[in-house]
Amino acid sequence: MKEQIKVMISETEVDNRISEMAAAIDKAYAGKTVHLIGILKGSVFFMCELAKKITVPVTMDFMSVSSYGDDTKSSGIVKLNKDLDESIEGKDVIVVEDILDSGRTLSYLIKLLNNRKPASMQVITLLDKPERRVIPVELYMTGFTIPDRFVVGYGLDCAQKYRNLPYIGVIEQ
Ligand SMILES: O=P(O)(O)OC[C@H]1O[C@H](OP(=O)(O)OP(=O)(O)O)[C@H](O)[C@@H]1O
Ligand code: HPA
Ligand SMILES: [Mg+2]
Repeated sequence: MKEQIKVMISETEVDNRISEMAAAIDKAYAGKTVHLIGILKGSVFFMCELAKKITVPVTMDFMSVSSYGDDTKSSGIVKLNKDLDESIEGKDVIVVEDILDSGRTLSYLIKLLNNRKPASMQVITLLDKPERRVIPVELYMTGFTIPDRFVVGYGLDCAQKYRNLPYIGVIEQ
């Protein structure tokens, strides 16, 4: 049967919320340069939209980690596929993620990046799914708190599909 996607959060809602998040960052980081670290691949659309809406100076770098593969459940093992290109020592870092789910990915990243002596480090996610948390992670800000459903779109995939949907949706069989 063909999969249908039901909209959970519309494109307009996502866009408006990212504008609010960017405005909050502008206020909190006035006079500073924000070093955004996008976690590939899921964060790609959120990272771009957020960066375009921030008005304080921005620098950007990317890291790629994965633990879900083609599954809808975490393998439990976070694999580092690509490290940052630049040092983060002394920088005001914001880690930009699409979703905080079990917390495995972000707790792994926070430990790794904190050892590299940034001046400050905060974590923001577009989505937070607190019901599935295994490891606690402290967020600076999140876009939306969502129920325990496997979501796709706006960068999030199911077996690499649906990342390009301009909204957050759930798959219905
Ligand atoms: O809190 P967690 O349970 O760790 O889940 C969140 C992580 O899982 C997804 O990445 P995935 O491993 O699917 O890689 P991808 O971004 O390339 O899709 C998502 O993009 C987050 O990075
Ligand atoms: O709900 C989800 N959807 C897609 N990827 C994910 N990675 C963790 N949770 C999710
Ligand atoms: Mg994925």
